[in-house]
Amino acid sequence: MFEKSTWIRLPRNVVIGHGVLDQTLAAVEELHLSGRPLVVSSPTPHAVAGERVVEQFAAAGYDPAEIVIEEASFDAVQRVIAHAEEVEAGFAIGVGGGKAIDITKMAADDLGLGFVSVPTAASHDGIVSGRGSVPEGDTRHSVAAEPPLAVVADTEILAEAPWRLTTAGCADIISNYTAVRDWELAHRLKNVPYSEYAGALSQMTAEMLVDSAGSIKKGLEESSWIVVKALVSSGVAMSIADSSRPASGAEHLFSHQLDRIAPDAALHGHQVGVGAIMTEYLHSGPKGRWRDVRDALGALGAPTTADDLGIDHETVIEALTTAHEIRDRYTILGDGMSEEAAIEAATVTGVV
Ligand SMILES: NC(=O)C1=CN([C@@H]2O[C@H](COP(=O)(O)OP(=O)(O)OC[C@H]3O[C@@H](n4cnc5c(N)ncnc54)[C@H](OP(=O)(O)O)[C@@H]3O)[C@@H](O)[C@H]2O)C=CC1
Ligand SMILES: O=C(CO)COP(=O)(O)O
Ligand SMILES: [Zn+2]
Repeated sequence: MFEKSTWIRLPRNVVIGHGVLDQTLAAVEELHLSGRPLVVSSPTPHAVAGERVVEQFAAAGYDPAEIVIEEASFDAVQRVIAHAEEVEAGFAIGVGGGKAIDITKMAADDLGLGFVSVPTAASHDGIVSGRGSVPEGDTRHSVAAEPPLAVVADTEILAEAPWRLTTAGCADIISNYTAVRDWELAHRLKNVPYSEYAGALSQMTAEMLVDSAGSIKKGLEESSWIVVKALVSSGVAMSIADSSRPASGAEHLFSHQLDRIAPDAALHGHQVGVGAIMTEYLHSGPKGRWRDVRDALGALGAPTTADDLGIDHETVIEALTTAHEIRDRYTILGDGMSEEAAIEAATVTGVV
């Protein structure tokens, strides 16, 4: 008997372009959500877009509530849940970078509320995904969360954000190459479920971004357009897989470990990019394609070395040797790298 089934949750409205922040209300009204909107943001995104979203809904008679969170943590999720209950929110709008969007989608999931994603930076591919990523103690959870019903990505706002946020988004996409390799490996070695569609989409997204590198330049709004479309596509791959596997492998474990050892040293996307150079080396050896990964990152202006990240060499080696402990996700790191092997990988690839 045939017993397979799948349930793919994708956004209904994806609105991307110049000035589309002003269409947030229209994108939401199309969804037939009811009740009071709760606008969740972090400090800078609140100033650059959150206030405008609140004004838009207030002008339409919605009585919007708002909350500003400072960090990505389970405490912050709880604060948003408590506030949403207090103000009797009917749906949640996350305005910001990965931090604010993750917190909103996790709180919305807990409360059973609709979630709308309004990215203010093209810095990460959680814009569309139904996953939340939050550190806790020695580990980092990738948890199921409410996928967005709508995404409103205003390229004018994304283009005005600091350029390094856009190069971080590019690097988060380039890391899909190694993430998919790790996923395939885990499928072959550990029988981890693998989706050909999600794997192919994730890989194709990275290829298309690299092919467009010549058009991704500081000061060009079109760059934000190209990058955010790739971030959406990568998020869709995660939704198809119902896992962050298509976009998160050993290079992400390395970055999550850096977040623990050297908090706030560098952006998520930049860390996973540097991690991908080394994990590609581990997959394909000294003559393999790690140079292609490094060159693609370099062409887009993303960091390729520990010094570029502003992280000392010892910390990089420590993160590499302990990354496998972060969570139960089989990757090329297996049950861990020796210090000598980590130094070799980081040195040959020029990361340290
Ligand atoms: N769920 C998923 O599938 C995924 C989740 N992630 C998660 O997302 C996070 C990384 O996202 P990232 O966006 O790099 O991190 P943040 O949300 O911390 O944003 C990075 C910085 O950019 C600032 N910022 C955001 N928008 C603007 C703007 N328009 N102008 C000026 N500054 C701005 C933020 O300000 P402020 O400090 O005020 O917030 C913050 O200082 C990580 O926690 C990562 O784990 C990443 C990929 C996928
Ligand atoms: O960052 C992500 C995809 O780019 C998601 O990562 P995690 O599932 O490893 O938290
Ligand atoms: Zn990522």
